[in-house]
Amino acid sequence: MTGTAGATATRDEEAPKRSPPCSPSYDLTGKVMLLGDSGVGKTCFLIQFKDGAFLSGTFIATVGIDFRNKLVTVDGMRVKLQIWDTAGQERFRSVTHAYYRDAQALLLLYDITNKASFDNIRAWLTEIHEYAQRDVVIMLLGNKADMSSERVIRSEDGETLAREYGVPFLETSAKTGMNVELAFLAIAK
Ligand SMILES: Nc1nc2c(ncn2[C@@H]2O[C@H](COP(=O)(O)OP(=O)(O)OP(=O)(O)O)[C@@H](O)[C@H]2O)c(=O)[nH]1
Repeated sequence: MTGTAGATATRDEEAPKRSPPCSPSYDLTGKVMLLGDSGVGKTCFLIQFKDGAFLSGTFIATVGIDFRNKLVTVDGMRVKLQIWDTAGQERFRSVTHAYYRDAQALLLLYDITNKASFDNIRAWLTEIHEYAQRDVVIMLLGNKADMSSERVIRSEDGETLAREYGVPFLETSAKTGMNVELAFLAIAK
């Protein structure tokens, strides 16, 4: 787990009048959760956003839940995003359910090369409606868009499903970084 310092302290005796003793380095905070089947690329998506890097090679499934912070600027406001990376595997579901209600935004991922991950989106949305806040912001993401030769889910299919549930949709790539920042900034708004 990593964290971004939330506040910078000023020593009172040195500058009592010039600045407050504790001035936060951000204006707002927001909790975002990454959801979707195991292997769709949630951890890579988060690492790409946080560090601008892609972890290729061995796939290490997330155990339970993990989080990272990142500061972003939206409409001139500094927003500290606390991003929760959940395990997609069924056996961790009861652990992750407990965190849904604290999330203000959810990024729901499927893998454009994996039909089952797309078919399961409806089940994910049912879980979200059961456990998350009613006004949670949801965005559907078709990840691994760089793997065009292995694509089995057309962009139009993602768009149609998103429209049916009234949520925004983007295709992304945690490998190339395509639309990764855009997705986080869109939900941070
Ligand atoms: N080509 C390509 N591969 C990706 C992309 N995103 C993830 N991968 C690969 O897909 C595999 C799974 O990625 P993870 O990020 O670990 O998947 P996850 O959704 O976090 O999986 P769980 O932790 O089990 O829920 C890894 O081998 C990644 O290298 C992408 O956008 N493009």
